[in-house]
Amino acid sequence: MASAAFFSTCLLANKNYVFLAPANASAKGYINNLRVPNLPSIVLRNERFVRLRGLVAMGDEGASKVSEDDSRMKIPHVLTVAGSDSGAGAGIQADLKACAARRVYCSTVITAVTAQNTVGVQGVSNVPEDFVAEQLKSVLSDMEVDVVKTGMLPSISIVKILCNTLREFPVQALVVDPVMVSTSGDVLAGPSILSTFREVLLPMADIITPNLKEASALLNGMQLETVDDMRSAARLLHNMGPKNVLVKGGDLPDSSDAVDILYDGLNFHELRSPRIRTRNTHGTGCSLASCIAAELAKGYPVVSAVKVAKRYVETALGYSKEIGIGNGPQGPFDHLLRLKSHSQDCHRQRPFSPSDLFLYAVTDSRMNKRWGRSIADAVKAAIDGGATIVQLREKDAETKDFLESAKACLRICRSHGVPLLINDRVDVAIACDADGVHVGQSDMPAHAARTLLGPEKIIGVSCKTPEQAQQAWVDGADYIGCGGVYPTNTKENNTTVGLDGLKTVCMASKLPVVAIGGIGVSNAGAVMGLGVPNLKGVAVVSALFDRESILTETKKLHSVLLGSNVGGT
Ligand SMILES: Nc1ncnc2c1ncn2[C@@H]1O[C@H](COP(=O)(O)OP(=O)(O)O)[C@@H](O)[C@H]1O
Ligand SMILES: Cc1ncc(COP(=O)(O)O)c(N)n1
Ligand SMILES: [Mg+2]
Repeated sequence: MASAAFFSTCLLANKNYVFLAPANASAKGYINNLRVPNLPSIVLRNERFVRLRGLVAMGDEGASKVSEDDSRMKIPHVLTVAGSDSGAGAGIQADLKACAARRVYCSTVITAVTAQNTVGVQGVSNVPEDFVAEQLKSVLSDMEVDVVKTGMLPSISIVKILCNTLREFPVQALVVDPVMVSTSGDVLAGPSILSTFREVLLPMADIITPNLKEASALLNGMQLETVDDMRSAARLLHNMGPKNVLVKGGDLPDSSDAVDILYDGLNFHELRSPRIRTRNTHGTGCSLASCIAAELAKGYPVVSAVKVAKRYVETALGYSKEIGIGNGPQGPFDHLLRLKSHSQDCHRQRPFSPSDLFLYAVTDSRMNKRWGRSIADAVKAAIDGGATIVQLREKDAETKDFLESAKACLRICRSHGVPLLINDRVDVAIACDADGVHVGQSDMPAHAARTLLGPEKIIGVSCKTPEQAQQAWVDGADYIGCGGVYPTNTKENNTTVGLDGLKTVCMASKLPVVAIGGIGVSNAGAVMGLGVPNLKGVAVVSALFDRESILTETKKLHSVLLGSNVGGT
């Protein structure tokens, strides 16, 4: 068993970590046998040492943890060693975006800066070798890199520096994308690099990902025109030392599928996906390799990593089919699947203002059914009558129907500049790109909804107490709904807070408040008459939607509210 003295000596090196060297079986066994509650992950690195995080004091009494290190969470980390693409479709920029999309941290060592766009590469400036070495050391000596991914390596010395540095700072896996020529035909690493690739870099790689041209160049110009040729190439490249070879067939002629061949020295995997018809394929290779690295960093085996990466590229290409960036033949794609909604919508979501809560219309599917109206017709009438915000509260609709209705309502709301919120169903709100959600105390917590929806969406929370109002604020909500103010049939078993309860919550709330529950034309004046500054309006269900004419009732309520000095101003 390891002694207390042994650990103490190790602690001198770094007070946040314990280094045990060498990591032989007994050291591993010792760690596994330690009974430390909530022991953070133990990272095994090569065979050289075991890094054990969170443990500090070792003694005869046992082990205790360092408090400052307790909260640290290991994040999967890819280091990309590649060239910068000013057009940001390939290279370092693609790697950063692909890793972000795959939820992995990505650090960068830049080997060259290219002046590049969708037409081609207009210029290349290599980063001085010493400075590539300096970047490598900066990252690897400090950060816990799991996987290194290489792209453009423009000189023999840079390849050698990289390989030597990796011997000094070993990582879990090395992914090599042997970039040589851009899709536009411009040279990024000349043929003189080939022998260094073959002799020094490839033998260290866990996986290499050449495209057809690169595979051919590494194999002295071998012709690659069929899937069988790709298999032969994969086998020959495997003989050069990498543990796995992925020959990519994005440029395979006359193929209706995008076919890649993965070979691990024993088995071939033929990976096929539909070929997406698009000009936006600039950077597919870089993104594929980065995604493979990201999945390996998470701990997945090579075959799963490659399958996920291929599916990722396929999805991103499909999503980005028609986006138009640049005027050249090869455009970039949208790695994060987020660019389209903004540019396509003629009526964008506008920022939330507390005054939107003035006349808040909440739909109810049963009432609409009773009066034989569609949700969209009901919403249109409420907006025409003066509703300033709409919430769809469809408790018993089928999801598919609900989504279709929500899309129809969103079109109406957007064209009138009225925000549309979805009650409870964050998934439906995301699917139709609604303006936000309203959640109750037993629905998804506001902080979780915020994470899913992003910073610009509106989140409202139902609150009955000052404590709940405080929590809503902490959770990142935009407003609270307080009630029921009066008894109502819309919500069963709902306790009433009354005007006093409403006032108490309003006084305590840091967020604007809308009052809800049994409010209509007859009592809206009394509610707003409370005169508390952050009470901004009333939310109404039956008084609008359980009536013959939604338009007439909304107009009436609107004029009552106008006469009641809303917001205490
Ligand atoms: N039009 C496309 N549709 C679907 N997948 C594609 C398409 N073009 C390339 N791919 C895929 O993108 C990845 C990168 O391949 P490729 O374009 O051949 O590499 P590179 O960008 O290095 O030339 C591969 O998995 C390939 O199958
Ligand atoms: C800096 C840099 N690195 C790599 C590529 C290859 O990408 P692609 O083959 O998709 O053009 C590139 N064009 N630029
Ligand atoms: Mg490509």
